[in-house]
Amino acid sequence: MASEEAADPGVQPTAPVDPVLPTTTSPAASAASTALTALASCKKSQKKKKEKAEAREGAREGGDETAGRAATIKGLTRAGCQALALGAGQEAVGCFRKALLLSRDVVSPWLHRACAFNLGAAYVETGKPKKALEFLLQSQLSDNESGEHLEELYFNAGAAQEGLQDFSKALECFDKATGHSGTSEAGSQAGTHMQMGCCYLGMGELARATRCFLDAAQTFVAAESPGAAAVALSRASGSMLQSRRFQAAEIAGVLAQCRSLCETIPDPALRGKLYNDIGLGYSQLHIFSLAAESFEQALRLCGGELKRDWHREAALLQNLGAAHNALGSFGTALGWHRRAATLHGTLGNRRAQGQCFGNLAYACSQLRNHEAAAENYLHALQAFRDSGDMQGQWQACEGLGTACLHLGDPQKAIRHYQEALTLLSQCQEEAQAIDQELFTEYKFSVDQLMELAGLSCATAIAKAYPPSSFTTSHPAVLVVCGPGNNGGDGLVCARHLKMFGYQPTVYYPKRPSKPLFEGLTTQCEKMDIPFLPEFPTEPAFIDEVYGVVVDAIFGFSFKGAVREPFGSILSTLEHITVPIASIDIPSGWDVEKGKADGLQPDMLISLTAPKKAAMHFAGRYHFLGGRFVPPALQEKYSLNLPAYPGTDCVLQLT
Ligand SMILES: NC(=O)C1=CN([C@@H]2O[C@H](COP(=O)(O)OP(=O)(O)OC[C@H]3O[C@@H](n4cnc5c(N)ncnc54)[C@H](OP(=O)(O)O)[C@@H]3O)[C@@H](O)[C@H]2O)[C@@H](O)CC1
Ligand SMILES: [K+]
Repeated sequence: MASEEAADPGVQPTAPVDPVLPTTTSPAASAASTALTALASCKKSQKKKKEKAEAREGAREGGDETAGRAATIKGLTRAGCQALALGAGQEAVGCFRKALLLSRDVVSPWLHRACAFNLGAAYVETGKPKKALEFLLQSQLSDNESGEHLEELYFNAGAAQEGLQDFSKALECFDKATGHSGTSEAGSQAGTHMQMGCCYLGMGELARATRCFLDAAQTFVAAESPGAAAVALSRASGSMLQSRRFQAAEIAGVLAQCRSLCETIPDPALRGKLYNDIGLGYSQLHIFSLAAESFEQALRLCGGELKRDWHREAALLQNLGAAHNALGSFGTALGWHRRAATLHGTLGNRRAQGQCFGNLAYACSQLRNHEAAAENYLHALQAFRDSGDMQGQWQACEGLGTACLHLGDPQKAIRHYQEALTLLSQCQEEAQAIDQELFTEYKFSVDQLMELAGLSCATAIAKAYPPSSFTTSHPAVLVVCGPGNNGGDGLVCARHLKMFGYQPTVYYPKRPSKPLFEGLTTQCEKMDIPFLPEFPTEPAFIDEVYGVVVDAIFGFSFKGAVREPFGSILSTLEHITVPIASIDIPSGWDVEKGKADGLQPDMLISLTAPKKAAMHFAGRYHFLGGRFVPPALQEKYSLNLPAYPGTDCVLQLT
C-alpha cells in the first residue's frame, strides 16, 4: 500500500510474505534446515551401521535368528532413510521405531543405541523435539566412540533443543558438536554453524548470528557448495539488516557476494528463492535498482507452466511494482502492479491484491491521473474491507481523500479523511504488538518508556492548560495514580509538571511493592510533591482546590467491573467540573468500546498510537505522545504515524 504523501512507497517490497524467505528461526525454517542435516546424519549412520554390521557379520555366532533380526533392522533402517529422503517423516519414524524395538533383543548395545539415534534424528525432522531428545539420550555414546559419531549426536540433540526453543542448551550441544568435528567434512561443520546462527537469532543476538552465518558461508565456499554458501550469506544479510548495527555498504557487500554465487547454483528453484531474498534485502537498503534487477531474475526462474509457483510469481510481480514506484519509474510500475493485482485476485489473496491496487493508485496519482488513482484506491479499499485489514483501509481512505481533492471535490475528500482518521484509531492490535516488540526485540525497559510517556503527558498538559489558564491561585494539579504502569506514567508526569512550574499533588492508594514504583514515589517525595492520605469525597472540593486532574488510574490492561477503592474515586471524578486529562485511555472505559456513562475527560493523551476506545473520546484535546517507536518498527507495522513537529515529544491530533 502507499499513500500519496508517503515519502517512500517503495519500501513495500518487504510487505509480501514470502513463504521461502528463511530469515527467522521460525520452527518451519529451522525444521527445514534441520531436516537436511538429520537426513545427512541418517545417511552417515546408515553407512557406518552397514560397515559395522558387516564387520560383525563374521564374528557373530548368535545363529540364524540373530543374523536374521540384524538383517531386518538393516532393511528397516534403509527404508526409514529412504522415507526421510522423500519427506515422509512419519513413515520414517515408523521404520526406525520398529528397528529400535527389534534391536532390544539383539545383544549389541551399539546397535540399540544406533537405532535410538536414528529414531531421535527422525523426530527432529518431523518437528517433535521432545520425543527426539528422549531417543537421542538413549543413544548416548561412550567416550571411546568416534568423534564423528559424537558430533552427529550432539548436532541432533542441539537441533532438538533448538526446536524446544532452549537456545542456550542448543548452543552447548552445537559447541560440543564442533568440538568433535575434527575429522568430519567441512560441510557438516558449516551446518553446525548455521544452526548456531539460528540459535543466536532466536536469542536476539543478531551480531553473533551474523558471525555464525558468515563463518558457515566461508566454509561452504571452501567446500565448493555454492548453494549452501549463498543460503548462509542470505541469512547473514537478513540478520545484519535486522540488527541495524552494520553499515549499509557492508550489507550490500554480503548481498553482492550472495548474488554472484547464485549464478553458479544449478538448482533453478533455489536460485529463484535466493534472488527474491536478495531483492528484499536491497529494498530494505533502499537500493531499488538492484532490488528490481534481482526480482526480475527471480521471476524468470519461477518455473515452467507445469511446475509454476504462482504464489511466488504474484509476490515477485508485486515487489517489482513497488520497487519501480520507489524508483519513481511510475509508467513502468503500472504494468507490474496490474499483473500482480490480477494474479493475486486469481489466487484469492484479497489483501495482497488490495496492496497492489493501492500501489497502482499511488503510481497513477504520481502520473497525475487522479481519476484512475481514485478508482484504484476504491478497489484497494474494497479488498482491504474483504480481508479485514484496518490499516490498509485507512491508507486507502487517505489516498481517496487526496484524489478527491485533486478532482475538485473537497466535501468528498473531507469525508474520506474523516473515515481514515476513525480507522486509524482502530488499529489497536497493532499498537499492542508494537508495545511487546519494544520490550522483547528492541530491549527497552519499562522505566525508560514510562519516563518518556510521563514526560509526554506533562508536556501535553502544559500545552493545553498553561499556568495562565488556571483560575486557582496556583497551577495546582491533582494526579490520581492506579496500581499499574498507567499509574507509573502518572508519577513521572507529576514530577515533570513540578519541573514545569505546576503544583502537583498525588493520590496513590494502591502501591505495588516493586523497585520501579517505589523509586518513582521517592523521586516525587524528594521533590516535595505531596501525597494525599485520602481521596476527597466532595467533587466541589476538588473543583475548588485544583485546576486540572490527571487520570492515571488504568491503562490498556483494565478489565471487568471496577473494584474499590477505584470505583468510589471514579464516581467522584465523574462529577467534577475541572478538566480531566486521561493518560492513554479514560479510566473505567472498555479498552475497545469506551463507556458512554463513564468519565468524560477534556483531554486524552494517547501513548504510542491511539487505542480503539479513542474513537469515543469527545473532549477538546487529543494528543499523541510516547515518541519512542524506532523507525524500523514504524516501518515494519507500516504505522505511518503522523510526524511529530521538530523536536516535540507530543503531537496534537485534535
Ligand atoms: N507497554 C508500553 O509500551 C507502555 C505502557 N505504558 C503505560 O502502561 C499502561 C498499561 O499498564 P499496565 O499493563 O500495567 O496496566 P494498567 O492499565 O496501568 O493497570 C492495570 C492494573 O489495574 C488493575 N485493574 C485492572 N482491572 C481492574 C478493575 N476492573 N478494577 C480494579 N483494578 C483493576 C490491576 O491491578 P490489580 O488490582 O490486579 O492489582 C492491574 O494491575 C498503558 O496504558 C500506558 O499508560 C507506558 O508506561 C510506557 C509504555
Ligand atoms: K488512564
